[in-house]
Amino acid sequence: MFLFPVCSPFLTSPSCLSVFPPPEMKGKNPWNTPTTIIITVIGIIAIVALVTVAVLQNRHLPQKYKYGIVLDAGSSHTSVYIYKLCQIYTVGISSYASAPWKAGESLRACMQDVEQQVPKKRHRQTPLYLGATAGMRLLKYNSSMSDGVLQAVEEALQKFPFSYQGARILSGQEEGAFGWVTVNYLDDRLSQVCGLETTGALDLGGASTQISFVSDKYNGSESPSNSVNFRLYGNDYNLYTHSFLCYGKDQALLMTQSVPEMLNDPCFNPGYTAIKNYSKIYDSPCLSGWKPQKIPTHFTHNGTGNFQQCQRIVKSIFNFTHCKYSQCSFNGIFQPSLQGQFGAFSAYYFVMSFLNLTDTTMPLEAVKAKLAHYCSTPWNQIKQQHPEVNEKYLAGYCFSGTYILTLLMEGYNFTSEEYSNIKFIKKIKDSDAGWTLGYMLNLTNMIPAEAPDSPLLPYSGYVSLVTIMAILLFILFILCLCPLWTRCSKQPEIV
Ligand SMILES: Nc1ccn([C@@H]2O[C@H](COP(=O)(O)OP(=O)(O)OP(=O)(O)O)[C@@H](O)[C@H]2O)c(=O)n1
Ligand SMILES: [Ca+2]
Repeated sequence: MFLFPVCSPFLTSPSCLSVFPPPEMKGKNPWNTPTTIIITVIGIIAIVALVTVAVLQNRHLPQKYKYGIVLDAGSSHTSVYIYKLCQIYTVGISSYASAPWKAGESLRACMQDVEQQVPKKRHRQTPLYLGATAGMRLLKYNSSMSDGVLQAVEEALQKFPFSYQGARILSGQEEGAFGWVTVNYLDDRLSQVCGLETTGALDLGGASTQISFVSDKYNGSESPSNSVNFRLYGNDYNLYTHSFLCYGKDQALLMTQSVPEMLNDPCFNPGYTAIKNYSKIYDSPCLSGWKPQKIPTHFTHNGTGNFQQCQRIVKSIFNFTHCKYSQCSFNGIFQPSLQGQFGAFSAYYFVMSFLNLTDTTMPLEAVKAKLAHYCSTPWNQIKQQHPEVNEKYLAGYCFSGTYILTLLMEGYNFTSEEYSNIKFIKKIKDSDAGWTLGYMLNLTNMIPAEAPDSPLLPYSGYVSLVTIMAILLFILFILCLCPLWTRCSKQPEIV
């Protein structure tokens, strides 16, 4: 007689169970003996465990973050981010200095759209922030009107049903550092794995531009104002960051147009002509003190489309010689040697993607040749080729492309080899690259300073363990039933 002892904690005592029915059960239906009931229970547990595992593995992880709303009040526009971009296509809030209430009004339509997008039951616990950048820094620098604009914006935003957390002007250092946090958070480089190289962040706006990266050779001592220390997930990061106010592309353009002979402009396509107001140029705080004594109110701005001449004019707004540190980028600002990969976003991306120059594996000479060809293309032909593009942007792409190459190669000293370390990006994993996500993560403490206590097993470990147990149980269930099944299927022997 062949006994198939099965010893298992699941089975009732004695701990071993013969799978053949005892003699007193002979001839009776084996399916309602205690043995089969226990084994059936085991089978049910196994099946439930398997189903549980299947559900666990497929369920969406709980939203590890809530909705959050950050308004990026830039110099040229305001964007509202709720993990989707709701762009307000008007001008930056700093443009409403003379009529601050319009600044609040300019946000209303988009915020109403946001109100529809965030589930109503989540409104109260959804934090709402407004961060203003270089446009408001310039306004604050130039006048006290920035307070009136922020107040008007505050009143407008407080009318919405979200958890309003305040409107403020970010420092250039914050804007650069939070852009770096966003890029590395989205790229999973801020994880517990120490020693993972981080990605530098290059942000080009309308009124300022930021560069932020970790350099092993930089400990912050040479220029403390360029040093930001983060402790994230138990790792310490000593970040180099600098924000160049007035070196966003719009302000840089104004600075080149202040150059005296700037009536015939090699940075604009041949045939381009426009009547412009000198006050728009000299009202900018970036050109305060540059205004010549006697100038007409208007000038005719003609394009001549010459890349090499444009490069010369663009270089004239940088100071590459003055440097009191061991090494500088430009205008006497310390910059350690570049290190690692860089993500270049905002206007870097807008411009280079329009010009079809986002492929940085292209040799730099080829990039320059393509740009020179674009700059020399007649304006009428450009407009015919791009009827869908706002002429305000379209007219500026020759300048902007030339400015970006000058800023990267001559300003930040990227060599032609290091140029391929730059990636022009708009999004990372479906989230826009920019300072807003990093800002909100910081304010909502979403990135812990210390690594979260690592569970005995990672989530997947628990799933695997339960899966294995479920499968073993199921096999046990089948094995235990087999002999019974065999016996049941055979006619009982009459002995
Ligand atoms: N589709 C677009 C959108 C914007 N731009 C240009 O890109 C710059 C805007 O970049 P952005 O980062 O949005 O600037 P702001 O945040 O408004 O400026 P800042 O960060 O300096 O405050 C502006 O010159 C704008 O003309 C562009 O060329 N194409
Ligand atoms: Ca910006």
